[in-house]
Amino acid sequence: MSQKTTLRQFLKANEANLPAPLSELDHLLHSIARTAKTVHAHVTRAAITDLYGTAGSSNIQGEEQQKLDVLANTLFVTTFRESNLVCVVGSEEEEEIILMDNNDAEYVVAMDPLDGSSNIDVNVSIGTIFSVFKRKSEKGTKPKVEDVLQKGTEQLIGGYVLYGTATAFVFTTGNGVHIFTYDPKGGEFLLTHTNLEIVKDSKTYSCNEGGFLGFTEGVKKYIDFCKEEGDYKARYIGSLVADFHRNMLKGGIFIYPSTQKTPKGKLRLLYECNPLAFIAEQAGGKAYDGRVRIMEIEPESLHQRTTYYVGSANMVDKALELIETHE
Ligand SMILES: O=P(O)(O)OC[C@H]1O[C@](O)(COP(=O)(O)O)[C@@H](O)[C@@H]1O
Ligand SMILES: [Mg+2]
Ligand SMILES: [Mg+2]
Repeated sequence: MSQKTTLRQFLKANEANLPAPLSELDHLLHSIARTAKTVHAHVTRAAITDLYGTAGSSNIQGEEQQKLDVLANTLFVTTFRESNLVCVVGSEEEEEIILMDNNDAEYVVAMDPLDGSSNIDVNVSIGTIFSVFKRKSEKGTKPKVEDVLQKGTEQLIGGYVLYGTATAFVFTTGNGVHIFTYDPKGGEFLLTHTNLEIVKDSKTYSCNEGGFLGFTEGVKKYIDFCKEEGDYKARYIGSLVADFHRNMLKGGIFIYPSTQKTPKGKLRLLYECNPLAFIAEQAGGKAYDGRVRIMEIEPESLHQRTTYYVGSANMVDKALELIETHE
């Protein structure tokens, strides 16, 4: 077995391409990787340690928080606070921005601490999704919500962790997409895929068709198109990070459109759609809200939702074409 590259070695070797000082990004990414190992440990033992089930509280989205939602949120917030690099965090699990008590810090994080919450108790892949920005407000002053409300094009890092059959740490700093797989034996994340490219075309579509009757005309046409082609496969895990990861590796399109229940879409722009859009684009894919490039959307609120069409470029183009024609 060839010697695999560690995260530290990879960052050092790519120092020239990093959007910020190596020492800072190395520290930040290792802090996220270390916390991902802790979440991995909790996830794999959750049935044993009574970490399945609800926490008895709801988040701003009105969703019942799972125990692991709350635990992952606490672990990552603590990590960012202790990193002394992050001044403010926006989290799915907290209504307001979370100040890190370090106004001299320069980085901003938006995160979905635990993605795929409905799959926690049934042992199906779940994840963590995050974006890293540079603050907009002046160093030394109290950060503001505007520091988190930044367009996807402003991201320094877009990343996720997938807690699946293996635990994978996937990110881009604007210089390709790279996957580090966790080796429980050595305790390290090791480079297993570099400069990932998503195929332009594929035959896999991923969408919760349970809401089909409430879909708009163009979306219905695209789903029908996939079915009429005859050899397309429908794949839907119900964890965004897992559906996205599969499509990144095998090609495909993930769609979360407007539905009667979620007229503006369900997924959150800042800490679900933007980080994955950055990764998709860096791998040669596309990410739109049905009309506008996701990373061009000007955020207005911390938990704003958007419709989402992401994945293989030609498949996203086809969906956009049918939406434009029929809506
Ligand atoms: O159950 P639905 O409506 O298909 O929604 C599933 C989607 O909701 C999510 O679970 C929302 O994310 P959270 O679990 O972080 O709230 C996505 O992971 C997934 O793609
Ligand atoms: Mg989520
Ligand atoms: Mg979540």
